[in-house]
Amino acid sequence: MGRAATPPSPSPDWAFFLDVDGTLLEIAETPADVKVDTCLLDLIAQLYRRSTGAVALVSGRSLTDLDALLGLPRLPMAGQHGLERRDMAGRLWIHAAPPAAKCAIKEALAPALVRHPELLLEDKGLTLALHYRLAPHLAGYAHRLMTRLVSTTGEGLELQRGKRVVEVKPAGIDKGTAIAEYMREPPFLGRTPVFIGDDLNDEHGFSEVNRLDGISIKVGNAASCARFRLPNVAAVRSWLATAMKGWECRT
Ligand SMILES: O=P(O)(O)OC[C@H]1O[C@H](O[C@H]2O[C@H](CO)[C@@H](O)[C@H](O)[C@H]2O)[C@H](O)[C@@H](O)[C@@H]1O
Repeated sequence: MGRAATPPSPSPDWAFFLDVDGTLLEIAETPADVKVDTCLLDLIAQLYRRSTGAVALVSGRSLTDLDALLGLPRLPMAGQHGLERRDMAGRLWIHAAPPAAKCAIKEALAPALVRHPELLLEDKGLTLALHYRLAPHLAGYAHRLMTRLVSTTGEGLELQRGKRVVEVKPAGIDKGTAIAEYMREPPFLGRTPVFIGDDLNDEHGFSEVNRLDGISIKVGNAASCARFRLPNVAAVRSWLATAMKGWECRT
């Protein structure tokens, strides 16, 4: 991998797309263990105000989960890798998916969860995530199991790998499609998109932002098609906060 390029300082006329876990929030042992601090909520609120609303979270979590976690019911957010999306007017857009295959996979997973109680199944509504962070030695097992279930039972579904997680989701919709949808609507329309993410599911978002000649930023040093890098969550927050200080006289 070449030397990581530091992103240019952000501008208030960009469109800000932000991943959540591993980008704005530190990774925790389980999805419910993440800690949301008031500094983060202030940062998002400030960015939203100063960019005149051009901020959206683009996450693998469900919108219900994000709302419970962050308590920002008016903020545009795409959940479940773009399958559900709240726009700037608060309207909800869902990519409908037949529930039968997902239900069949959930049922088929039940014996494995009994045999390995350290595995955690997160049913997000349209997607299913099998977490093995509490049992990393089960990584191979979890991936083989989900691969087999998708190929035998999961018509119209695909696998999405992530940090100590393997998910099944309806095929063809991802964070890239969510960003493309936002970019066709105000207040995002016509702006330079920036997308910051840390995980494999963010690669679709990076590709879309690269296609639009925007700013794609990978958090961490794993392989990525993103054009820029920031080392960690603290660096993401500081990159945004420092830039906003410089915007003070402009807003
Ligand atoms: O797209 P994101 O907002 O980054 O969401 C990706 C997944 O995040 C969550 O799982 C990850 O974070 C957990 C908490 O730090 C961690 O325990 C887990 O190992 C990670 O994979 C969330 O639970 C998933 O639904 C998201 O898809």
